Amino acid sequence: MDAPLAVRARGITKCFGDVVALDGIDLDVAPGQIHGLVGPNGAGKTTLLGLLLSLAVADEGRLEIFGAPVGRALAAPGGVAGFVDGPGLYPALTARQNLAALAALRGQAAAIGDVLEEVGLTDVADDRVRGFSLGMRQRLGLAAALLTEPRLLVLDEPANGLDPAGKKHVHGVLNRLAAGGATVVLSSHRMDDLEALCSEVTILATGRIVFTGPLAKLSAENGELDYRLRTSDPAAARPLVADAPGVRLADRDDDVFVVRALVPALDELVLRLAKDGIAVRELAPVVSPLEAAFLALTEVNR
Ligand SMILES: Nc1ncnc2c1ncn2[C@@H]1O[C@H](COP(=O)(O)OP(=O)(O)OP(=O)(O)O)[C@@H](O)[C@H]1O
Repeated sequence: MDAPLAVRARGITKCFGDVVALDGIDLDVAPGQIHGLVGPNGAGKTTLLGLLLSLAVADEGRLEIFGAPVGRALAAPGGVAGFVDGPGLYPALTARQNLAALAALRGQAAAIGDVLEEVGLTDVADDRVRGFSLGMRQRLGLAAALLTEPRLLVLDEPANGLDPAGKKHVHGVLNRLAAGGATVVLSSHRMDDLEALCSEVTILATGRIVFTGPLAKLSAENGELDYRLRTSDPAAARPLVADAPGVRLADRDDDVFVVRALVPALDELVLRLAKDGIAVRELAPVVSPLEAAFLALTEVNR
């Protein structure tokens, strides 16, 4: 028999008064995936993550984690852990004391030193959390979640407040967890983070899923993109760009063209330019495929 999905949601609806935060969500997340949730403000990301953490209960639908109804797996070793709206921490306690308090609440023996090291907080382990930056709090929240060695880690904007080195560190932690078989579901507004980290993404807009699946599928479905094209001879390149089949000149700024095309048409253009002795010095999407899809898909759902 196949292993159960890490997350299986069918027809999940959640309302707050008149506000429909989630509207019939169907979602599958396979074990060992890092799955990204993205969507405009108010799309329902935090609400969905909160349901996974059993912080709230859906009004309708069925939500299973590793084949069991949500709730059963929470806080058990090897179960579900994470946070939404920032980690809950005791500001008057040190980082180490915070983790010890959590472990005591759960009646667990925990490798506190190990998780502090894993998230890069060993040097400040005995400092009070009151003085921690947002990025340090996020890391401590991650450490608190790691204490239970969860099979499913649920994180709302985990990269919030992290500097580039901190982000790289946290990405490393999440990649190692996933490589070890754990599943991570996280939300982010940073498309570059999601592209660097996630194999699959779900795009939410006003409580509905407008895309879910592998990033590669999103790029393929997205079709034409805008690319910046800089060459060694803009004047000579211009007529070739203008006449290239399947290529539309969307804009031109001094020596940089913005062209809209599918990849095969771009390939043809690059070869044509080279044939005329014109070098391509830059050719890159103006926005990433995920960002382009996000804008296109959420625009029509606003
Ligand atoms: N406890 C609550 N009481 C009332 N309304 C709520 C509550 N929680 C969420 N909502 C509403 O549900 C909708 C979805 O909110 P949610 O926080 O899940 O969105 P989000 O995608 O996480 O947004 P953001 O990117 O701004 O964090 C919003 O309209 C929000 O105002």
